[in-house]
Amino acid sequence: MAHYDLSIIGSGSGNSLITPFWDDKRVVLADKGSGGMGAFGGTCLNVGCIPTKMFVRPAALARGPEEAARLNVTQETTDVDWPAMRDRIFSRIDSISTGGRRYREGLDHVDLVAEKVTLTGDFSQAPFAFVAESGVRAEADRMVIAAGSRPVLPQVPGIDLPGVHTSDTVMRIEERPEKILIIGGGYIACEFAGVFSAFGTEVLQINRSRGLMNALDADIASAFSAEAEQNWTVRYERTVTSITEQGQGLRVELVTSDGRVEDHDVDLVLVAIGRTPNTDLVGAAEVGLDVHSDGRLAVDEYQRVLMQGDPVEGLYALGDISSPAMLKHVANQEARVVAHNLEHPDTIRPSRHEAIPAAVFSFPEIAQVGLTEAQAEEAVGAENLTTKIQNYGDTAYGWAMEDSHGIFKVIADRRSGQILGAHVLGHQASNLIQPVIQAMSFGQDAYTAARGQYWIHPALMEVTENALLGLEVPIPEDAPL
Ligand SMILES: Cc1cc2nc3c(=O)[nH]c(=O)nc-3n(C[C@H](O)[C@H](O)[C@H](O)COP(=O)(O)OP(=O)(O)OC[C@H]3O[C@@H](n4cnc5c(N)ncnc54)[C@H](O)[C@@H]3O)c2cc1C
Ligand SMILES: NC(=O)c1ccc[n+]([C@@H]2O[C@H](COP(=O)([O-])OP(=O)(O)OC[C@H]3O[C@@H](n4cnc5c(N)ncnc54)[C@H](O)[C@@H]3O)[C@@H](O)[C@H]2O)c1
Repeated sequence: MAHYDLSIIGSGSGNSLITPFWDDKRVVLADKGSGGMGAFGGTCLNVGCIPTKMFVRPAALARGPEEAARLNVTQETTDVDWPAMRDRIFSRIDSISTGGRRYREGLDHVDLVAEKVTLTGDFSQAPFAFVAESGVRAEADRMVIAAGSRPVLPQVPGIDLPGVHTSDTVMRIEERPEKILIIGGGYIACEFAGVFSAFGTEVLQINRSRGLMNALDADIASAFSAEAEQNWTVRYERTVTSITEQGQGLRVELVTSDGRVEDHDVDLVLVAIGRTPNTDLVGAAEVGLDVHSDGRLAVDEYQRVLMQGDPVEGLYALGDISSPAMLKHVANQEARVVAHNLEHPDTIRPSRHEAIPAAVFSFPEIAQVGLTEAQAEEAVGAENLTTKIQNYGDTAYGWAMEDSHGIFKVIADRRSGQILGAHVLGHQASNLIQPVIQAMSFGQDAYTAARGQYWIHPALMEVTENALLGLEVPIPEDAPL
């Protein structure tokens, strides 16, 4: 069996661990490949954040005429050239993925194993071994499990029909569908509903529960659901029971929560009902590693993998396989921590999981950081909270946009001015929220964050400033004016 200094499973965020520190050491990197193409480089690059957002931008342009009409400009979207758009997006992505793989293959000190691998042997101490499907075995003094997550599929008849897609395959389809049924009410379902509806596809989105994006702050979830219901067809409290071929398309049978059965004929079905960590694919439980009830590999704050509650020296995990937040910026931060801890075993550092922001690039866009109002009530008591909802439409740039739906909600502890959370729905939400993420990360109180800096007038960012200024928080005596 080949012996290495470092073994990494997963070429997504795991790929960034191969720093110059390892130049004079031996590294093995295993990856079975992402999506239908078996691509190198993980989810974000090949089938996740990056290609989805490359579709979100043209979708925003396709919606241009709606906004233009509000502002007395007549525009028309005359064509959306799906094949050309798809090829432009993936020619860029595929060349980065291929280039990344070739670069790794060209390094003398790195061996690539382009196969599914499974953990094997004793994992209570180094060396840690894996075995590939071909039988290739490798062991290493240190190992990082960065094997990510995969889409969950409902176990219904017809789920394996060619017209049924997940985010892994839907972005590479030949033609834009005329009619699509999207199952799920979370991030992926809402982002694709926003994209396909903008391109003129008839979208029917179904969710098992009532409302969309239900994990978010209740004000944002209900405002988003109301907007989505205006922009495409949304049906709640429905579950898929079967999918069958019908002519060139698919017939989807649904059952409602009160037992009624519905049939819908569509060209394509997109399943987006959550993602599960790949702990089972690597066989983590089989070698005795701790796995949470939701399937995540258990790690401590230093990203060390746990076995019977104790960290295993030299064995780390990061990203979707172990993280409470399946987000690329979180996986990247954890990868920086693991890289440091591998290189400096005597001064290991913890991961930072406070003030984790997220955005949903749907229509409208959503961004959030910190606690929802319900969580904040639970944490400090409703009587200690102050909340402000700032309408975009009540700021100068909001007037310029004739905006009628944008809201910026911020929640703070009224005793200290500590910001507890922010929740934004509307144009550029993912950018407008950043000053609040910064204030929370650096421990700035709401008033200082608002008044301690200039805000360019009359930029849209005044929404953020006004939200912070609307909180009832103490104003320090020497506060900036
Ligand atoms: C459609 C979509 C859109 C998204 N958009 C965003 C976004 O806008 N912003 C954001 O922050 N996050 C987004 N995410 C989430 C983000 O992509 C993930 O959180 C992130 O990519 C996880 O990185 P990772 O390194 O943990 O795993 P991955 O990048 O998935 O890497 C894991 C790798 O391990 C390989 N692997 C798994 N099991 C084995 C095995 N047994 N043997 C060998 N190889 C194996 C896989 O093939 C994969 O290449 C999105 C996700 C999806 C699906
Ligand atoms: N912009 C981003 O940051 C971004 C984008 C995409 C994905 N992601 C990450 O990927 C994760 C997975 O995304 P996702 O959208 O698949 O999951 P999700 O957890 O966000 O949403 C799953 C949705 O499916 C619904 N659902 C579950 N089972 C169902 C069933 N049987 N029938 C109908 N509906 C059902 C749930 O009610 C929920 O609305 C996200 O949680 C997020 O961490 C992030």
